[in-house]
Amino acid sequence: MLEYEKVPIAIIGGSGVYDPKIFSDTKEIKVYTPYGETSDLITIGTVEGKKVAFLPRHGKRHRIPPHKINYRANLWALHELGVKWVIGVSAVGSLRMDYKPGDFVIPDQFIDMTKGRQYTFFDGPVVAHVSMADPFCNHLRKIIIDSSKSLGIPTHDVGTYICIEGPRFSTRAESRVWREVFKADIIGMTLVPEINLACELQMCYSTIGMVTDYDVFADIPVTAEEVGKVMNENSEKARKLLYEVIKRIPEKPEECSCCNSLKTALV
Ligand SMILES: CSC[C@H]1O[C@H](OP(=O)(O)O)[C@H](O)[C@@H]1O
Ligand SMILES: Nc1ncnc2[nH]cnc12
Repeated sequence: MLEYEKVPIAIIGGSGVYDPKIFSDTKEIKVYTPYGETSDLITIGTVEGKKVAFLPRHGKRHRIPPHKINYRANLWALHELGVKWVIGVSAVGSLRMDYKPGDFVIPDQFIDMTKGRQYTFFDGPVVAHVSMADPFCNHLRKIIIDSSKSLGIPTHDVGTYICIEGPRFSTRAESRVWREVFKADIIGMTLVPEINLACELQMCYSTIGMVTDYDVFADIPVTAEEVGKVMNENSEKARKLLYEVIKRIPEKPEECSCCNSLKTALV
């Protein structure tokens, strides 16, 4: 088995976040996994003296759509590097007027409407049912929320992220169901199964949701072009936030339920 340099923190960059501009002393590495290729090479670098890994979820040139991402390879590779903290960065649509384009949302719940992804590392004969009652790491969420507020970024502390299969956007009727029946706050296509796979590997996972649009409930429905434009305008804010978050992540994480997710999960 190959031995990799240990890295405690990872960033998975989403739409518009394809490179780790805040890192110094970078190198790119390939990590081999039993699940095949990761979305791209992983960049390892240093921020405030801490080793950090960066992986662009859709690849550097955004060539992998949400339903084709090899989530298992991505999470396995980060685990191989010894990653404990995973910060996902995502463009999200808003399903409510007060979560505005340009705002950041740190979700605390999700609803899974995806249809056909590889959801688990436990395909048998070992069977595990991890708890998803509180899917996001509360320690990491708090660090992100505090950091974001300290930088003056308009930040919403809670939100339910509904994950659709994509790659198409929702119909107006679907969007109405997500808002009025499911009471979801934000929408995207990539949180699941990234979050449950992180949990199966007992890693602490949290997401920075960057609101890019009002989905299709506003007069002018969302387009990929609009998402890209807003992400470009906001990527500097995201970088500043990531820098601050990494600065605040403790060297020795407190034990939390994420670290023990398999204790009660195995059949
Ligand atoms: C480019 S628009 C739709 C695309 O953006 C989001 O991706 P990510 O979560 O990786 O930022 C959304 O989930 C879709 O995949
Ligand atoms: N409205 C939307 N629906 C799904 N994914 C998105 N990503 C960004 N905006 C989105």
